Amino acid sequence: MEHAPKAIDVTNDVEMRTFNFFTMGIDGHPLGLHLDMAIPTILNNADEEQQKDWLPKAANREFIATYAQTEMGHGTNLKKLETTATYDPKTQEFVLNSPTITSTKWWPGNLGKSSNYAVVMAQLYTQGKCHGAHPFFVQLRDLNTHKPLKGITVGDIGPKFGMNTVDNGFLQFDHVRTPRRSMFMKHAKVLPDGRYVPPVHDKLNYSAMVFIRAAIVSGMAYHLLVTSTIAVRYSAIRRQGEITPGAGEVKVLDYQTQQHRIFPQLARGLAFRLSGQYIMKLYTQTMDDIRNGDISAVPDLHALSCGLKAVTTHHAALGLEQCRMACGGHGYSQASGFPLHYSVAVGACTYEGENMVMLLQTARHLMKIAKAIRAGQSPKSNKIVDYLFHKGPPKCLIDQAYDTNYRNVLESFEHLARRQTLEVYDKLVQLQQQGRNYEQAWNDCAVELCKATRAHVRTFLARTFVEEIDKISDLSIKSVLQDLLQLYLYYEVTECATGLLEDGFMTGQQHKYAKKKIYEALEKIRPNAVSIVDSFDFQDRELHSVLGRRDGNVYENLLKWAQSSPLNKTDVLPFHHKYLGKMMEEARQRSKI
Ligand SMILES: CCCCCCCCCCCC(=O)SCCNC(=O)CCNC(=O)[C@H](O)C(C)(C)COP(=O)(O)OP(=O)(O)OC[C@H]1O[C@@H](n2cnc3c(N)ncnc32)[C@H](O)[C@@H]1OP(=O)(O)O
Ligand SMILES: Cc1cc2nc3c(=O)[nH]c(=O)nc-3n(C[C@H](O)[C@H](O)[C@H](O)COP(=O)(O)OP(=O)(O)OC[C@H]3O[C@@H](n4cnc5c(N)ncnc54)[C@H](O)[C@@H]3O)c2cc1C
Repeated sequence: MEHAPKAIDVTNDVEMRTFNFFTMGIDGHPLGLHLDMAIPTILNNADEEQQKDWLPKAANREFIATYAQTEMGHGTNLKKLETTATYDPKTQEFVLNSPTITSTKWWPGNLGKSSNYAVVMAQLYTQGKCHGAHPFFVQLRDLNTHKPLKGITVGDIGPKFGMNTVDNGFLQFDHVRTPRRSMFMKHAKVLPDGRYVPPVHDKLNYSAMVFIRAAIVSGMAYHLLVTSTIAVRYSAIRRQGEITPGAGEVKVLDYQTQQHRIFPQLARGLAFRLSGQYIMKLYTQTMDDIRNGDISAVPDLHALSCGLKAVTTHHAALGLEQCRMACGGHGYSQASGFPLHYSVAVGACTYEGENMVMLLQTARHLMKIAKAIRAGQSPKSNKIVDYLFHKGPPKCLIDQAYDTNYRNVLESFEHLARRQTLEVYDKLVQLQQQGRNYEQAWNDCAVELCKATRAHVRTFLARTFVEEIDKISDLSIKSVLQDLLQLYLYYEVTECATGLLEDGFMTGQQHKYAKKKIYEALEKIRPNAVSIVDSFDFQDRELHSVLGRRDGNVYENLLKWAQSSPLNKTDVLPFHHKYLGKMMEEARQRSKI
């Protein structure tokens, strides 16, 4: 194994790994939703008395709860969830019911066999009126026998694309009664006589989803850094082919194509890690603000968490696949760990808000800003969006001799986000002026709205990366991270080049310049690549990969891994004589006739 001069303490990500390992493990485990969604829901949606009752038991694992919101018929459109919770003032209870097959709760993690409680999202009816989806804390199974309670049908939904150690389940209620106080009462309330008290913000019930969306950003960083580690280490031991004839086979990591495949994933993993820290801080701060009655940051948090979740999960899915493909045939083996990591990471493109829907949620926020800009309003000193109000340089300057802190590159991203945001806003207005209603106009602009969101999120990720690297004082570490930053920024320039070239902002020459900077960065990163991934200090058991072993003994352990397969317990498998042997014997007999 090659070793560069120094290990690099790239990220102090113990808390991230602990979070991931204990909440998700690699492919999840029975307490995943309990820790990731049920406890955050209790923390943010239960009133004081309920927290006193439920939180210690939840933290102490006296029960296991999941988050049961999605139904067979609806996952995105929460307004149309069909499970009902109807208040009966006579008994001061809610009656939970699944009126249709499509109202069956479907997908909640650990619902099938592990959980005995659930946060259940149901349409709240009281005094004959529906008040929308609200969360209820409902017992599903007997705490001793673990049998489903009366009126409850629950089970596992069967094998999935991945995460098959998680018992995603289904759940039906047949007029199940639950006490009034099983409704989470921090924000909205139903009084004993049935009167409904609305929350200060009607989306505070959605806070558990916001938490996971924020957490997913760091989670995607984790998956990208793990799989880049596997790919870099394997590429540093795998020799295949020659660059200089006769000079002997090279490490495949020396091929520029290999570097161009893997190193941007490493850089993106770092970028996502840094933005993941930011959004989690914003989430925590906003939850504290809400506790103090200030809900002003809720829209910003929602918009940024939706956009970051959609962009980072999509790029992680693409990046994991690149790392797998970079490892050739052994990358296709379960021994590589890629199938496991990929099938977990790619689920995040869907769960916690399907990516297209999330991009469009952020776009709603951007359209409000575009309206304010068009109305000549000034920015509200909000670092995430203020750049949209500013006029940037009329032309791209990325190839200027000196670009302090990548200001010119960031301005290019800002230019694209500003242009796409304002152009799609203008189109929305124009379509409505031509007679379309807002919803139809929105749908007719949806693809461009998603592009504007991606451009805005790219700007945020890039600016955060630049700002965080700038804060590093250790020059030896800083110089290595700046190589990754350079790669990240110019790689992103080439990724959004069509948008930058479309209005003549960037020239073809400047696009060539960006590519040159990418190749330059690849060369600079190559000698440090193994040291960078070693500095993440992932344990072999976390990587789940023979290819990514820290000791680099891939081949011996690949054979050991294969030999340990149950198929190799005996030389001749029982089915052989029964089927193949018999078939060949008959074929030989026939050929003798
Ligand atoms: C690695 C770690 C792994 C961690 C391990 C994780 C394991 C797996 C866990 C998976 C768990 C799940 O999947 S749990 C289930 C996840 N399900 C989802 O995420 C459902 C996605 N759908 C939704 O969130 C909602 O339906 C929306 C946001 C799409 C639409 O909501 P809606 O109620 O219809 O609202 P809508 O009319 O669109 O918008 C009304 C206004 O509300 C605002 N709004 C909407 N939502 C929010 C919100 N959360 N917070 C603030 N504001 C909000 C909008 O900006 C808008 O403002 P304005 O523009 O009007 O001003
Ligand atoms: C691994 C996994 C774990 C999960 N865990 C949980 C859990 O623990 N608890 C829970 O409650 N749920 C869970 N879910 C469910 C998950 O949250 C939903 O699958 C997700 O919200 C998407 O909803 P859906 O499946 O109904 O897809 P749909 O909403 O039907 O979406 C299908 C397609 O239609 C598009 N679409 C839908 N609405 C719109 C729109 N308004 N505009 C544009 N396009 C739209 C979507 O983009 C998508 O392409 C899990 C799902 C998975 C895969």
